[in-house]
Amino acid sequence: MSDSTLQALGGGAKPTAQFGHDALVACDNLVRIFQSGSVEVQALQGLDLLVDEGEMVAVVGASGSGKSTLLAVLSGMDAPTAGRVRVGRWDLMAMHAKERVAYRRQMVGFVWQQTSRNLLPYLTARQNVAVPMRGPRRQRAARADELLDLVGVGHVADRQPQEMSGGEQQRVAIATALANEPQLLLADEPTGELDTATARDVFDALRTANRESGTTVVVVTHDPAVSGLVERTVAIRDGRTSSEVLRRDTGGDVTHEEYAVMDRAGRLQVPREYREALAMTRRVRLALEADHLSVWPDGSPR
Ligand SMILES: Nc1ncnc2c1ncn2[C@@H]1O[C@H](COP(=O)(O)OP(=O)(O)OP(=O)(O)O)[C@@H](O)[C@H]1O
Repeated sequence: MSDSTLQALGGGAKPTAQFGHDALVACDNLVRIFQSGSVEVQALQGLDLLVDEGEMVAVVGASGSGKSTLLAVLSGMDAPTAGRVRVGRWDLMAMHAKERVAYRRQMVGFVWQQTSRNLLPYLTARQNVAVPMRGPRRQRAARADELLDLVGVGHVADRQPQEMSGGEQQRVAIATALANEPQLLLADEPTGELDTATARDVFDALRTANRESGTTVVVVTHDPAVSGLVERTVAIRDGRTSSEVLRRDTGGDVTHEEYAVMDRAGRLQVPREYREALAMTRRVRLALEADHLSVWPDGSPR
């Protein structure tokens, strides 16, 4: 009986800390509506997402699900229509133009899908990486070389982008994005234009950036194999986070577990195949057990 279980569990409302107060990235009920002509498109429809400092998270989802919109918001390039979004000490809803520039210079680094968009074509890799840095030229060049080595492309330091492969360009782009020591590195389909083997090198470079420099990484991808490469994969469906896959490595034994995501109002999306298998439609019966909830289709015997 649920009520007695609730009492046994010491139920009732307990005070909760502010949503995501200890996370580096906290998106709370984010809404982004685009108006094109007379048509309204809801790209984000109440999206919740928390990312802890030092995490590497992959964001996957079908085309049009809202991934790029989320990244544009996190990068400070776009402002949401409603909701709350905080990255570190920055409240992205309340930022003015000047703060937005400071946020983008100090807090985030960005890698785009189009290799040509990430690097200046007339500069060498070393010069590209040094552009966002401050300090004496020689010091900047030395630091640029360190970053190029970190992501495994020290050998292209003196080459211009057109003299590098697509994968090398993307790894130089990662080094460039790390140049101002951002706390958060955002990458939007960084492997979209690459073949599988080269894509793996670029992912490895992102992982190295995450592990070696402690940079928090959020990477958007279409690649379904990605959940095997990162600890947490968040799936977005229709502008909301719908499920998460956690990868756990226990002494060489790797497991993947899929979780449904519950929003702050307690709503959770039951996968369509589960609903169809049990003919669950509009109404379900819930019961609280000592360590889980049970959900039955309407009309099933108690
Ligand atoms: N500037 C805009 N004006 C109007 N609609 C937009 C705009 N930007 C995005 N949208 C719409 O918002 C929805 C989400 O787009 P978004 O680019 O975030 O999806 P996505 O998951 O990144 O897709 P893809 O994987 O194809 O890049 C789509 O329906 C898209 O058409």
